[in-house]
Amino acid sequence: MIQVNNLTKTYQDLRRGSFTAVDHVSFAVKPGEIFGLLGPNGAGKTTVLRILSTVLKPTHGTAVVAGYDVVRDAADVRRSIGFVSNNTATYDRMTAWELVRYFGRLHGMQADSLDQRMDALFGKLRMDDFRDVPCAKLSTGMKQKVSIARALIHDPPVLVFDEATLGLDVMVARNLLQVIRALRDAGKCLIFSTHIMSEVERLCDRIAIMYQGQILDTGTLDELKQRHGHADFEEVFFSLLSQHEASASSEGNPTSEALTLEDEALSLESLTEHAVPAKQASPSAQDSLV
Ligand SMILES: Nc1ncnc2c1ncn2[C@@H]1O[C@H](COP(=O)(O)OP(=O)(O)OP(=O)(O)O)[C@@H](O)[C@H]1O
Repeated sequence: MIQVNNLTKTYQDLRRGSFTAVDHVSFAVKPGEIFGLLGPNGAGKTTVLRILSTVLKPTHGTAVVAGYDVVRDAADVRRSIGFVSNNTATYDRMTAWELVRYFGRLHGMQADSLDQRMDALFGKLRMDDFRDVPCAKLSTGMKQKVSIARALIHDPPVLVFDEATLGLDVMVARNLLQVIRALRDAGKCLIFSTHIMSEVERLCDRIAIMYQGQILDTGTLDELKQRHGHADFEEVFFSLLSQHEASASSEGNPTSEALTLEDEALSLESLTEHAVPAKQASPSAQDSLV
């Protein structure tokens, strides 16, 4: 459903000159799978996801989403994908209902089937209490639900969640993770990008650890722990990053921004913060959203 091969993105930056934010990244995601992209700030996760959603063009490599090439068939890719981030804009003067309906119409949905789908979606996401409230008056969690409904309205087979729990309280973040599990169980293909280790541990079927533009390893939680000889996922993560730094410096090739693990300690600390509650999906969340 998603096939990424040797994806590379180089930015031209005034400060850094030519800067490779994504460096020969390859992975595949199947329907009915949650694929986690885990990495600290600046690892290149958002850049990969922006290429997948056709907002950015790759410098090299290819990405195919639901059978469509992100460069050649960009309009088809956009029809096949829903994107949720922590900063998807809502329009203050539109109500939750109006905004989601507006995006349904933009996707070319007919009024009657659109209204039926919206009724079902607002029910599943428990949005009925605020459906007629202007977005300006919604809480962060309510706005996030509007963003999710907006991403789901056209029933895309592929969904991308980019740091989607950032800024959400524990209850709302937990609810979002339940929604994501329900989507997986409905056969959707999902990418979940985060810098929070506990989220990928609890949610993702397979995990790619990304650092300084590269995927350092990919596997299930158990495969990664076994391969790297640690029972603790945090140890797996930090040992991979240390190995990467050691091999970069032994090749006389300082890591791309000349930052070391120590320099990045602050941002890495956040990887173990913001723990989300233990794995638990309510029966209603496990209902299909489609
Ligand atoms: N438009 C741009 N021009 C130049 N550099 C950029 C641009 N966008 C991103 N970058 C750089 O690319 C690198 C990867 O950024 P990206 O946002 O993809 O990482 P990320 O893993 O999503 O991090 P975060 O969690 O902080 O969003 C960073 O060093 C960032 O500064």
